[in-house]
Amino acid sequence: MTSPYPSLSEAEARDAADPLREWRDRFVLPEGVIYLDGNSLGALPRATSVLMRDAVDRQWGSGLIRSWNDADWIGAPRRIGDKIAQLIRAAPGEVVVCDSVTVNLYKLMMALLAARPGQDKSILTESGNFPTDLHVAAGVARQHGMTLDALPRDQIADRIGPDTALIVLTHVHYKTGERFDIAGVQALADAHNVPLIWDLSHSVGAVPLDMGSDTARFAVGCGYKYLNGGPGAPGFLYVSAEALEFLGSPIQGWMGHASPFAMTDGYIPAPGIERFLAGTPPMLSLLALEGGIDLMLEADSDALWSKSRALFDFLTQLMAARCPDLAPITPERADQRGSHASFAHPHAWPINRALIEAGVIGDFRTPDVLRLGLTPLYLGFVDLWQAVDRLAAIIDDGRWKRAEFSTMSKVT
Ligand SMILES: Cc1ncc(COP(=O)(O)O)c(C=O)c1O
Ligand SMILES: Nc1c(O)cccc1C(=O)C[C@H](N)C(=O)O
Repeated sequence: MTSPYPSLSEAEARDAADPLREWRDRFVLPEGVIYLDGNSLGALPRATSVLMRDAVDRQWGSGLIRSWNDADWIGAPRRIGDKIAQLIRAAPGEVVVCDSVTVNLYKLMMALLAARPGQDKSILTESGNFPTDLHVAAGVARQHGMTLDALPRDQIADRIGPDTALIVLTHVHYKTGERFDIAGVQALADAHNVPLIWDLSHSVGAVPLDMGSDTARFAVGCGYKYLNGGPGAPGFLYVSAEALEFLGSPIQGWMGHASPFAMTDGYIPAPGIERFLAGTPPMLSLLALEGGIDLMLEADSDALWSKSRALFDFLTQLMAARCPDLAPITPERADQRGSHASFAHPHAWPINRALIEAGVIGDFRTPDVLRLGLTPLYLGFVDLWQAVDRLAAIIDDGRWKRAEFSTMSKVT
């Protein structure tokens, strides 16, 4: 009788046939750990360790202030932005790397509302969106005397109307992994002439993106997840070239000035996307991010997405057979989801703690979600097979009920 789910030897065969299998060696992965949380904090590329030593010892240590010119530190936000532009299929000069996703969201929302003062009354977003998106939107709405309409995703399309001032949506949902159809929602927003900001935090480096053909004009995104940019890596901000001329940053910092080193009293915004810079860029973090992005640019993006899909199918098949108590909540259809798979269980918290103790790092999202990130560059089929094997053992032997696994930690 054939087994209803793939065997370990099948997993080994899939790894052996994987065109991306060599990539794993380009990351530092701790011995004995299966890492399924690259959607929260990407792994460390080996090249980044080398790069960082150079950045610290040579560029900072020996170059000192000269490195702003000699190592082109000053050009880094735009240079790295242009590299991200390639990943999201935007044009050079449409992306800049700076600040956090949160701050970039704020800058873009404020810029867009300043560009269309009027009687619009509400900002539209999805209820259950990532908290920072909701918090920033609520704050911006309050500052403008507007309301925040946070609605379930199936009600968003119908709500867009003449009183909508701005829409903010996260492309791939951080918890469920559900994915919006950018082109479709963008067309609706355009039909009502409402600006729409996409949060690409769980999309960039994870799913195919094409800002140009989807006619998306505004986006923000994260550097420390699938781009492997390191903890707290700067985020990015995208504004399409034709929209840029109408927008100014609400934070008129000197780095966004047309000539920062002219040191003038008056503020003149930089002609390009650099106008969204505020203060001095965190150079070490930018350089670490550049290491991660260079790696992504070198990888074949079609192969990446094709492997992500294969990993997802493999994982969900194994989970259905071996851990049926964990209910899948991520859409099965590849074009409707990102690169993580989430499962609901009333005891997801202690189960995830027990799983981490067993050497498999996934994460928990309140109230009942076990989230497993699929990062094709450094994850294989055997990893998933073993992860599910350990998870099944944890459920079967009831180990997760031990008191130690119920303790909440500060960061989840
Ligand atoms: C969708 C989404 N937006 C924003 C953020 C937060 O970004 P930051 O902490 O860099 O501001 C995250 C994750 O941290 C996220 O998942
Ligand atoms: N940004 C994080 C952090 O500073 C600590 C722990 C986790 C994070 C995250 O990125 C959370 C993540 N955006 C999520 O999708 O849940």
